[in-house]
Amino acid sequence: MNSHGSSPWRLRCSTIIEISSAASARSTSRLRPVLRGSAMVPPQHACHGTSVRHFIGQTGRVTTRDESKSQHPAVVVVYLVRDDGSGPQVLLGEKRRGLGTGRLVGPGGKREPGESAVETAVREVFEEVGLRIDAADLEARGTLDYRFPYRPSWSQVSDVFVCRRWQGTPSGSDELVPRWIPVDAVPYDAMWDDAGYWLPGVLRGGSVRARFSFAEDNASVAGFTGTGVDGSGRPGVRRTGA
Ligand SMILES: Nc1[nH]c(=O)nc2c1ncn2[C@H]1C[C@H](O)[C@@H](COP(=O)(O)OP(=O)(O)OP(=O)(O)O)O1
Repeated sequence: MNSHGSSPWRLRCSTIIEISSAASARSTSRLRPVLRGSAMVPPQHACHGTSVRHFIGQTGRVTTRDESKSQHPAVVVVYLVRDDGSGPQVLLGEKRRGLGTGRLVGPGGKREPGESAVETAVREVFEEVGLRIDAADLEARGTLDYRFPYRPSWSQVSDVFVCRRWQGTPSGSDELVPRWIPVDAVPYDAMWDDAGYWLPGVLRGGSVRARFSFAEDNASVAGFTGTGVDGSGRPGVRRTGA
């Protein structure tokens, strides 16, 4: 449970989508749900891609995340969103060091011992982009579980926040070089591969609770399970706007 009182890790949808190869995952345009078991809740709007295999896990089961038992580091990510009259923009930046160096990411990072997700978000936003945010302005938008079976030390569990109010002007740091990017022009191919699956929905006002499993290349999504995943930011998928 985070400090906003949002519900903990809860897999309402137990659809598991496996992608047959990294190459096909990037190049395909439509996913076809295949039902195994008694019921499924497909990813909203259907995901896109042809060379994928879908199968259903434990349908209908509600799972609660017990943070004390997770062996993966807890991190947060914050998407600062503004609209200066020309349409919504999100603050993203190239990561300068650590996991994902060179990728376009939102400000965020690891929770320190005893720190809540919200406290980490406030601290990391200031450290990485120099903005002061109020904890009350953080909108909790769910949880992501990144699994790297071929590089377990990269696996993390991340709380996701959106924030629309802050004080200050974004500035670069030794961790991130931030810039405002129109929400409908986010270059998802410069981000972690999972972002194209769920970030468009979050930037449209939605939430995500999903687990992504990465392929042997430690870069491509091999499969996922959860809710709030529409795939509309994946390369080759038509954008429908913010
Ligand atoms: N697969 C993935 N998809 C994604 O969208 N963001 C990911 C990701 N894996 C990691 N991240 C993000 C989450 C978090 O904001 C950040 C964590 O990177 P690090 O562990 O290197 O933390 P930092 O570089 O911030 O280090 P600290 O300053 O020690 O917290 O990277």
